[in-house]
Amino acid sequence: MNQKSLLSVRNIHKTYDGDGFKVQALKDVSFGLAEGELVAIMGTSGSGKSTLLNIISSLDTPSSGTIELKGKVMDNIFVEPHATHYRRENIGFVFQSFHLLNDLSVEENMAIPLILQGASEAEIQHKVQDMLTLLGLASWRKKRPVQLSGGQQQRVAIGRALITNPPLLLADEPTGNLDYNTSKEILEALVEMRGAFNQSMIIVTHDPNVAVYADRVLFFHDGQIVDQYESSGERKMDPILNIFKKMMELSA
Ligand SMILES: Nc1ncnc2c1ncn2[C@@H]1O[C@H](COP(=O)(O)OP(=O)(O)OP(=O)(O)O)[C@@H](O)[C@H]1O
Repeated sequence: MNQKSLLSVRNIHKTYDGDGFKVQALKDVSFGLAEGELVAIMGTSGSGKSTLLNIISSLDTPSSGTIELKGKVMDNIFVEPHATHYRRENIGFVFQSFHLLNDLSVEENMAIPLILQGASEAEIQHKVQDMLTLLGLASWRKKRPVQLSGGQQQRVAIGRALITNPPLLLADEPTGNLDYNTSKEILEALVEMRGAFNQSMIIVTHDPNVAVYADRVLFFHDGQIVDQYESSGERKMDPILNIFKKMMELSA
C-alpha cells in the first residue's frame, strides 16, 4: 500500500458549551490516515465519533487542534465559503440512511456532485457510466432509488460519494440499515473502490464484522482514542472475537 500521508488529525479538542451544560466531546484526539488506508472507528455511544467526522468534514468547529490534508494545515475550512469548497473538493460522504433523492433516477443521483462542480455534459455522462459499471448498477440507471434494494441504494450512494474522486471518503454506519449479507456486499464494494482509486476511507461502525475489513481500528471512549488494532505492523488485527471483547470492555 502507498503509505503517503493524506490526513493528520492533531490534538483535537471539542467542548460543547451551552446554557448550563459543558460536554467535552473530544479530548486531545490525534491520528493519521495514509493514502489508500481504510480506518474504522468504533466506540461506545457518545464517545465522540460523529463529532470527529463532523470536524474532519468542517461541519463542526474544533475548540482547538488542527486538521492537515496532504501536509497542509486546513486553517480556514471552518468558515464559509471555504468550508463548502473544502467539502466539495475533498470529501465524499456515505450515510446509514443513504440520503438519495427519490425524485431523481440512479444516474441523476450519481451526477449531482459533478453538476455542482460545473462538469461538462460529456464528462458527466462518461464518469457516471464508468461508476455505474464499476458498481454493477448499469441496468438500474433509469430506476428511482425506491425501486432498489437497500444494498443497491447504498451502492448508488457510494458511487455518488466517489464520482468526483475526493481524496477522503467518510462513512457513518454505512451498513447500519442492512442485513449481514448485504453489509458484506457493501464492504466488499468499498474495498473494491479502494483498489480502483487508492481511496482513503474512515468508517464509523458499531459492527465488528465491518471493522475487520479495516487496516486499522481506532477505539473511542469518553472523547479519546483508548486503543487501536492494526492489520499490519507490530500489533496484528485480532480476530473478530477480540474486537467484540474490546467493545464489551469499553461498554462495561
Ligand atoms: N451539538 C451538540 N451540543 C451539545 N452536545 C453535543 C452536541 N453534539 C454532540 N454532543 C455530545 O458530545 C458527546 C459526543 O457525541 P457524538 O455524537 O460525537 O458521539 P458518538 O460516539 O457519535 O455517539 P453514537 O455512537 O451514539 O452516535 C455526547 O456526550 C453528546 O451528547
